[in-house]
Amino acid sequence: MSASTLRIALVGNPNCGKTALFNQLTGGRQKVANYAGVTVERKEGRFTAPSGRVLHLLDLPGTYSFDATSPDEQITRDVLEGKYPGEAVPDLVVCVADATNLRLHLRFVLEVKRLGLPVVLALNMMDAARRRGIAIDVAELSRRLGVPVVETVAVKRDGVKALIARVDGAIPEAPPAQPDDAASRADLHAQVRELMAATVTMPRATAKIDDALDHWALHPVFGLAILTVVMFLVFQAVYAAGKPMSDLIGDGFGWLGAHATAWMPAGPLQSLVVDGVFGGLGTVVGFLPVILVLFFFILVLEESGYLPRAAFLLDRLMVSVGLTGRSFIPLLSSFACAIPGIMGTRSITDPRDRLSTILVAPLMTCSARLPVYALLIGAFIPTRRVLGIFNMQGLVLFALYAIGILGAMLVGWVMKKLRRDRSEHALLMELPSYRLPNVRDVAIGLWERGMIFMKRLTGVILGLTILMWFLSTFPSAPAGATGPAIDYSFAGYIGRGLQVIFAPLGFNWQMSVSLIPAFAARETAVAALATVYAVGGEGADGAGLAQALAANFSLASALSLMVWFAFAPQCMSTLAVIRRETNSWRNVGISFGYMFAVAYVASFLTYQIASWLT
Ligand SMILES: Nc1nc2c(ncn2[C@@H]2O[C@H](COP(=O)(O)OP(=O)(O)OP(=O)(O)O)[C@@H](O)[C@H]2O)c(=O)[nH]1
Ligand SMILES: [Mg+2]
Repeated sequence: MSASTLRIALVGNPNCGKTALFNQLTGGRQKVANYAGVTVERKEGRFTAPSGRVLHLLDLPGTYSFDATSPDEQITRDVLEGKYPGEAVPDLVVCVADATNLRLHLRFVLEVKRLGLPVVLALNMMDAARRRGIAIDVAELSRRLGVPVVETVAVKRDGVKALIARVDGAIPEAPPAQPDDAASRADLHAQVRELMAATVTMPRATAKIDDALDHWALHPVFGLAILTVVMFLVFQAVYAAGKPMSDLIGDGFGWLGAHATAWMPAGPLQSLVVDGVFGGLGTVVGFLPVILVLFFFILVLEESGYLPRAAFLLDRLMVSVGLTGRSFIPLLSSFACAIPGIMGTRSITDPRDRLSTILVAPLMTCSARLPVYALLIGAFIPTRRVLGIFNMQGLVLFALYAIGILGAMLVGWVMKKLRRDRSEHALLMELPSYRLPNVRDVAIGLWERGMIFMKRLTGVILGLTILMWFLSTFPSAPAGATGPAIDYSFAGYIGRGLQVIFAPLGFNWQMSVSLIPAFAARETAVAALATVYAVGGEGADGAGLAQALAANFSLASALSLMVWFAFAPQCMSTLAVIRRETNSWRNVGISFGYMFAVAYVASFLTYQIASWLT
C-alpha cells in the first residue's frame, strides 16, 4: 500500500455512529438509523484529508464481540484479520464508541486493541454525553489504553474535525497483539471496570427521561395501544398529506398529455408519448408523494429510537409465530423493499430464524406496491369518513398492510409447526436512547428513497411501459375488424391467454396482462393498466385511469387484485436475493410456490365472497 493512500476501517459496537461518521467524512449516504444492525455489508468510501492525502474509509457492520456468530459480524472480523477475500488488513482501525454507553462499548475497544493493529478511539455522541452530564477524562483514558482518543459528534459537520486531524497525522504505533483466550476474556470485564472508575464520572440517574418514556412505551398493555395508534395515524397521514399532492402531479401529467396530443401529429409517436410516457409513467410518478410521506414517518420513528421498543413489545408475539424479535428490523426494512430486508437478516444469528424471516419478508408491503394500492383505492373506495374522524381510504390501506403482516405471522406459525426443532431463543437486544431525529439524516433518507423511485421509473419502469405500449399497439387491427383494435394486439392475445388462469379471481384480460411487467417491478402494473386502457381509448392521465378502471372492473375484482398484490410472489429481484442470501434454489422455489398458492386462494376467496356480497 503506498504511503499516500491510507486504508482506515471503522469498527465498533452496533449503533455507535460508525455510518454517521462515514457519511460525514466521505459525503456518503449510507443508511443510518437509531437501532443495532443497520449496516450488514462493508462499504467503501474515500476522502481527501487537509494534507492532500487520500484516505480510504471502510464502514463495517457493528459487532458486540469477536466471538462473532452472525453473518454480518463475521464480515467485520474477517476484514480486521485480513481474511476477507481481496482485502488487505487496514492500516489503521478507528474504533468508535458511544460515549453515553462506555461501560458496554469499552469492552470491544479492548478486544480491538488486542489485534495488534494501529488503533484510534473515537468517542462519539459527545453531544449527548455532555447533555447528560457525563464527564470523560480523555487524556487519562488515552494514557491508560495506550491509544490516541478523540471526541466526535458524527451528526455535526465540525464534529469530526479532531478525528480528521488525528488520522491525517502520523499513524500511531500499534499496541502489541495479544492472544485471545478464555482467561484474558474474563479479564476484560475487570479492565473495563477499572477504566470506567478512573476516567468517567456519571451523574447518578443518567437516562431519567428514557426510563420514564419506557415505562409507558414498553408497558404490555399501554405499549401495544401506543404502537397501534402510532401505526394507524401514520396511514391516515399518508392519505391526508400524500394524496392531494399525488392528485396534483396526476393532473399535471394529464395536462401535459393533452398538450402533447394537440401538438403532435396523430400516429404511433403521438400514441407512444401520450399513452405510454405521459399516461403510463405519469400515473406512476403521481404516487411519489404518497411514498415520501410514508417514509418520512418511518424515518422519524427509526431515528427517534422507538422502533426497537416495538420489536421488544412484539417479541413474545413473534416468538409464538416462529419468528424472533430480531426479525422485526429486517421485516421493517421490507416495507421499503424486500431486498434490503432480506439482506438485513444477516444480523440474525440462528440460521433457522434467519430462513423463516427471509421467507416471510416479501409479505411485508413494499413501497413498490403502494402505487398499485393507491390507484385501486382511489378508484374504488369512497372518500367517506368513518366514525367521523377516520378516512375510509386510509383504513383500507391500513388493512392491506395489516393482511400482509397477518399473512406473515400465519406462514411463520405454519413453518414453526413443520419443523422438528422447536427451541426458542430469548431476545437479547439493546434498546437505544431516545433521540430527536436529525433533520439532515431524515432529509438524506427521503432523498435516497425518492432517487431510488425515480431511477426505477426512468429505468425498468420506462422500459417496460414502452414494451407494454408496443404490445398493445401492434399488430394493428386487420381491415374490416369490428372490435376495438387492442383486441387484435399482442397484449390482447397474451391477456386473454392468461385470463384462463386468472378468471376465477375476477381478473379481466387487461389486469391479467399487467401482472407480467409487475413481476419485474410492481409499480409497472399501474403504468401497464394506464397504457392498455389509454391505447384502447380510455383514460390517459391519472384521474382518467381511475375512471377507466371504475368503469371496467367490479369492486370485487378490484379487491381481489389488491389481495393478489398483498401475497403474490414478489418481483424477480427479490427471488434473486433469496437465492443469493440462502444459496439455494430450493428456497426460491418454496418462496415462489407458497406465495403463489396463498395469493391465488386468498384472491379467489376475496372475489367470490365480495361478488356474493355486492
Ligand atoms: N446525537 C448524536 N447522535 C448520533 C451521533 N452519531 C450517530 N448518531 C445517531 O446514532 C444512530 C446510529 O448511527 P449509525 O451511524 O447508524 O450507527 P452504526 O454504528 O453505523 O450502527 P450499525 O450499522 O447498526 O452498527 C443514528 O440515529 C445517528 O443519527 C452523534 O455524535 N450524536
Ligand atoms: Mg452502520
